[in-house]
Amino acid sequence: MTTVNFGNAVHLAGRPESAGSPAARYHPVPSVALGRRLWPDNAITSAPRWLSTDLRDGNQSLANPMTPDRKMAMFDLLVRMGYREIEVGFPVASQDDFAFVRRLIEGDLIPDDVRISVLVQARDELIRRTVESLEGAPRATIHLYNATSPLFRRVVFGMNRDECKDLAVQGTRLVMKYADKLLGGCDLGFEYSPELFNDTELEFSLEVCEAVMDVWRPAAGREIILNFPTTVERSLPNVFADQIEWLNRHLSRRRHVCLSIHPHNDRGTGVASAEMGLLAGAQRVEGCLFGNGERAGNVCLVTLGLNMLTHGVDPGIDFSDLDGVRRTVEYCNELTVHPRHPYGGDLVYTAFSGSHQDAIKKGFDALEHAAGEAGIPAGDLPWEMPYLPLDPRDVGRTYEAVVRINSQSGKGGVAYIMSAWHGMHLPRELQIDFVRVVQERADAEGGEITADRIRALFDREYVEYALLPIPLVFTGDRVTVDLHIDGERFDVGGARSESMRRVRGALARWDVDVRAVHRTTGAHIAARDEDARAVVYAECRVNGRTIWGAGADRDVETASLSAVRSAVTRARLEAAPVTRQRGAGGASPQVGEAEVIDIRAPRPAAPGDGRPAMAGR
Ligand SMILES: CC(=O)SCCNC(=O)CCNC(=O)[C@H](O)C(C)(C)COP(=O)(O)OP(=O)(O)OC[C@H]1O[C@@H](n2cnc3c(N)ncnc32)[C@H](O)[C@@H]1OP(=O)(O)O
Ligand SMILES: CC(C)C(=O)C(=O)O
Repeated sequence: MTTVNFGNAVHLAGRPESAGSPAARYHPVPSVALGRRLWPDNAITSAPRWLSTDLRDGNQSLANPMTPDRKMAMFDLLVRMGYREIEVGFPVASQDDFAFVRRLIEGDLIPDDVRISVLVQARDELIRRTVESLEGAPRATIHLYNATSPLFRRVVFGMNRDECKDLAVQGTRLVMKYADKLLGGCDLGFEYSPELFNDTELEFSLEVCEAVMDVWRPAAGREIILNFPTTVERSLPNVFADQIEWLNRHLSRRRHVCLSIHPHNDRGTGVASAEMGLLAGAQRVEGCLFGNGERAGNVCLVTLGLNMLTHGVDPGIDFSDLDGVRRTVEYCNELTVHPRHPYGGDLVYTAFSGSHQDAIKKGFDALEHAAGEAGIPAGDLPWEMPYLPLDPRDVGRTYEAVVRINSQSGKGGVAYIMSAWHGMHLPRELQIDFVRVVQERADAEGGEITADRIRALFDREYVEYALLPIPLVFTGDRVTVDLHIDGERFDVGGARSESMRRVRGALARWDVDVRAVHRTTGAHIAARDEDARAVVYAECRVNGRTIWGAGADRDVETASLSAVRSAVTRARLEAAPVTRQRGAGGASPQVGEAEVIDIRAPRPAAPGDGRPAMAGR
């Protein structure tokens, strides 16, 4: 073995120098003399057999073990998701555990393709009672365990190797004896786990398993599950993989053995251990949904399954309503799932930061474009999306939350919100203009700005000017433009269809250049007024500055004129003061009335010029 040494030893403050680092008190798990290891060159190409131990290892680790109702909800969920091997409890642990197994059997609640299993220690009375719990079951597995590691042999059991092996052997005999007596007609499976396998001498684990197999006598149609737990995860995952490959090479009767693994997560590498264990020859994985379980948990079945899915391997488990799964798991365990939990956490499909949002927005645009070109739904195309390893829709999420806005966000994110939530595709220059408004707000307030709030900011900034006293008035299918610019009055009336051209021409005379009119059309536009089918963004050059306005309407012409009107009004308000020339007191015009404004004349500083109050602007 080649060792890697980065030479970064440090002295920890607070410890006497003579004590050195606490690292001196620990030692790594010895590496395995494997020769040429094969697992690094392997790939996972199909799903293993899964066993959920939520109702056993998961349940035994809870402060409040599941009530019968919570157990039932978990069982139903596991069945619905497609788990076919379910460890339903430790029947001798409590009356509740025993009763739950009885309820499943007597209530005929176990689907034909589901096999329940129960765990028991290698103790006579406990085995008898455990077997009793299964009476009447059409099929079931008894799972026997005893600790085999040197520490446990010495400290917990006070046994030598032979005594330890004998415990496993006697336990297996007792399972067979009581099953013969009580479980006639049951298709009985048997599983044995050398607990603390990862800390047990490899050849001793093998010796115990061989002795157990000598008793059970696996053969065609009589499999044995040998399950190898990292009861307390202590090694790097590659060391665990070496251990599994070593066993895979050395176990006898290999065809009749289902080589199973049961990783825990004490080092935070439970998933890596499981995956490398599979590369090394494991055929079955035991774990819990969202990684519940003793201490730092059992390996997370959700992460493992979806890791496979995102490699193009069908896990054989239904994750299509992952939020529903999470809610049930949270209810059953009375524990919340961390918002950063892979695949299932609240925040794992969400980007707050600008460059991530920009890339995601471009990714969605590219996907839509490719779908349009190919003439197929975007959901049928390969998923290639910056920063999102999984299509949120594949686990029942929507695209709405993939971007959320705060002070870390940029134009791409704001544009995404406007398009995904409100169906409005802002032109790039308008994105740049608008993000300043949003950023000012985010800086002023801190925290997140919701999609609705962003829309309100947009309307207030670019659309609501159209509601102010205006220079353009629409009456029926005619338009009237009534502007005073540089003291000259321009008035045009005409057909609506001609209006944009006429307005452009009119405004150009006064150095208002309507440069471009961009539009978003389509039934999906979630404009404020539900009837709106078009949103138009007008880019105008006024007094040497680019000013944007927007308008929404059922009718594109009307929306376009509204957009120009907003832009001109904004220009008036932002760059050049106003001279009101209409009605005493400057009252708002009625529908159909034209207001006369001069976009170049000086604007009085007094409040009440018609601009809506905008806190914080
Ligand atoms: C890694 C795992 O997750 S293993 C599963 C662990 N799960 C549980 O323990 C939950 C259910 N357990 C229980 O409810 C209880 O421990 C019971 C009912 C099984 C036993 O309770 P008690 O009889 O009071 O025993 P308790 O658990 O305190 O003592 C353990 C005894 O069993 C022995 N023991 C522990 N594990 C095993 C085993 N696998 N096989 C045989 N004996 C064992 C211990 O050496 C100890 O023996 P001692 O009393 O001679 O020192
Ligand atoms: C009983 C065994 C499989 C166990 O739960 C463990 O070792 O973690």
